[in-house]
Parts: sequence; structure tokens; C-alpha cells
Amino acid sequence: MRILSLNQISKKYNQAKEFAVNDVSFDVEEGEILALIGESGSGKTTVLRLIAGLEHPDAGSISLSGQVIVEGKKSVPAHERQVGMVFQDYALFPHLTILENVKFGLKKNLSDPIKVAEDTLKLVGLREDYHKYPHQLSGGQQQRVALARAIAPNPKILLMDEPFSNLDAMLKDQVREEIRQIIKKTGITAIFVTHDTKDALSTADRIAILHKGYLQQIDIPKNLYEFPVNPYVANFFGKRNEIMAVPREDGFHTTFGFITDPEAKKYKEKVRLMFRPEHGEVVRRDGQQLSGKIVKISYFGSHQMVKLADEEGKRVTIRTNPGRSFDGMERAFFYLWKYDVEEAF
Ligand SMILES: Nc1ncnc2c1ncn2[C@@H]1O[C@H](COP(=O)(O)OP(=O)(O)OP(=O)(O)O)[C@@H](O)[C@H]1O
Repeated sequence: MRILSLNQISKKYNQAKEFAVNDVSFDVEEGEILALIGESGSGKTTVLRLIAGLEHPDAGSISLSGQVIVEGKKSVPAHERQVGMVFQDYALFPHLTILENVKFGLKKNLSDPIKVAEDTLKLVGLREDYHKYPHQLSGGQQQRVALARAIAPNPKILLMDEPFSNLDAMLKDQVREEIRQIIKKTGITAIFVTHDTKDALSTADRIAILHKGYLQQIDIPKNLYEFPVNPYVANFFGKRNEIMAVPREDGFHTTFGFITDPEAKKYKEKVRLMFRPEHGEVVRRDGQQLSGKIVKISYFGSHQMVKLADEEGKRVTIRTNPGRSFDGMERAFFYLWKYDVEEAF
């Protein structure tokens, strides 16, 4: 069931030249985790603030749980929207214990707010720490307190601004998984903002990618990666190689060799072939379709990246398994098992 709808939302800040958010529409399903991703300044935080009621759009409408909360001049105030918010710096009260921090956001008329706060802290795995102060906890634990405080009042939707950006790389993988599990256990709908593709790909059910305030694509992680709707989205989710090719009757002629492909005859003069490093495979034998001069090999433990150059020095990067040895080799052979073709004019 649809819980949130943004319809043609635009927002320009006072004195700004450009719109921060431009005609953005999307829906969020109940129980879904959506990542809003984009470069700095792409409008992610503004979208979050518009949903939370901390900003008002210049155009468009927003519905939450079947209720129109924004339309024209109409705006349900932030505190009446039943939206939970986790801020980037967690924004915990340093002079309150974590139990008091969680209790703080609860309605005063609850019959037993302490029990609700305790139960929520248990849910986020902090049952031992009720009476500690925020500074006595690790970054990951503080974040779980912030999460508990946001979900304790049972909001309709949870909004998180860069929830993983204050964590070091070692902790990040673990915290992502923990946060995802907690959110899924409660069944709450969540939207989080990030600029990190790894955060989005590993944590979200769906990802919305913004560029200059425009929504580029919203889809499940696999589709964004495998079927990007435009070059911006494709390049955002990792390196893509690009080589020029001339179509022939039975394949593409490139500066790395010939690729047999009966589809080639559909194209006219010149095309661009685009592929990710993992869509190529380095092979031992000669006689393969493509080859290049080995320029650089970078070892990453789980895999190696091999940079190969054509006669003109144009380079491509191919991912290969970590065990492959290139000792004494000047050239490497490879083939592509997947690539996109684009007309180049
Ligand atoms: N309060 C404000 N007043 C004026 N301009 C603003 C304000 N807040 C954001 N902007 C501008 O709006 C655009 C979108 O900003 P926003 O913070 O939404 O982007 P973002 O994608 O969240 O970026 P970041 O990752 O850096 O936080 C930017 O050009 C920014 O400079």
C-alpha cells in the first residue's frame, strides 16, 4: 500500500538562482526503505525537509497515509505529521540519559512512557544501557539511540539524514545491517539520504537518484545498476568504460579488436560501447576478440583491476579474479559479455 506520495514538488530557496528541487514525483510503499541519493547540492536534504514539514514547496503536493499534508498554501505543521527524524549528528541531548532521550519525544498523555522508551531501546539492542549518557556510548550505539527516539512515538514514516556518514568504514557495514534489520523488524517505512552508493545499494529496497534537483530514476538497486536510464545514473553507480566502435555487418570494429555481434548492423556510422569492469573477462588464450597492453594491475584482495591500453593509449579497466597472474605478460586478452551501445554523432 502506498504511504507517501510526492506530486510534482518544486522548491526554490529565497535568493537562490536555481530550484533546489525540480518537479519531483515519487511514491513510497508501506514498509519500504527508500534511499535518496545524489551528489552534494542535488536536493536530497531539501526533499527530506519538505516531507518533514521543515520547508514548504513552491509547487506540488504531498500525501502521507492518505492525507494531503501539503498543497498550495496548505501545510500540516511538522509536529502534526507523525514523522520521525534522525539527524546526521544524532542530535541527542547530552545532559539526559538515553532513556530520558527516548522518552523526550513521546506524547505526555501516554499511560507508561518509560515502558515504551525501555521497549524501544530493547528493540534497538540497548537494554543494558538505559541510564548511560550519550557520551558514554560508541558512535554506532548513539545512532541506535537516535533511531529509538525517532521510532518510539510510532511515526508513520521515518526520515534519516546521512545516517551512516559519521561512522568509520569498519563500523559502517555492521551498522548498515543492524539499522536495516531494526527497521524491517518494526515494519516502519523509512527514507534515508546518502551520497554513498554502497549505503544505498546495500541498505535500501529502492533508490531514488537526484541530480540538480531533478529525479533521474527510482528503482530497485539491481535495476539502477544494470539498467540505468541515462549515462548520469550509470556513471554514478561505479566506473564505466567507454570505447568508440564502428559497426559492420557482423560486429563492431574497435581499437581493442573486433567484437562479433549480429546486432551491429542496426547501427549507422559510429557508436559508443559502454561496459562496467565486471562485464569483461580476462582470458589466457590468444585468439580472443579483444586485447590491450597491460598498463596497470591493482590488487584489492577480493579482486584485481587490470588497466589495458589500445595503440592510441585509450584505456579500459577490466575486473578479474584475485588469483590470476600476469607475470611476464605485456598484453592481455579479454572479451565482453555485456555492453550498452549508443549512437555517437
Ligand atoms: N537554506 C537554504 N538557503 C538557500 N539555499 C539552500 C538552502 N539549503 C539548501 N540550499 C541549496 O539548495 C540546493 C540543494 O541543497 P540540499 O541541501 O537539498 O542538497 P543535498 O543533496 O542534500 O546536499 P548535501 O549532500 O551537500 O547535503 C543546493 O544548491 C543548496 O546550496
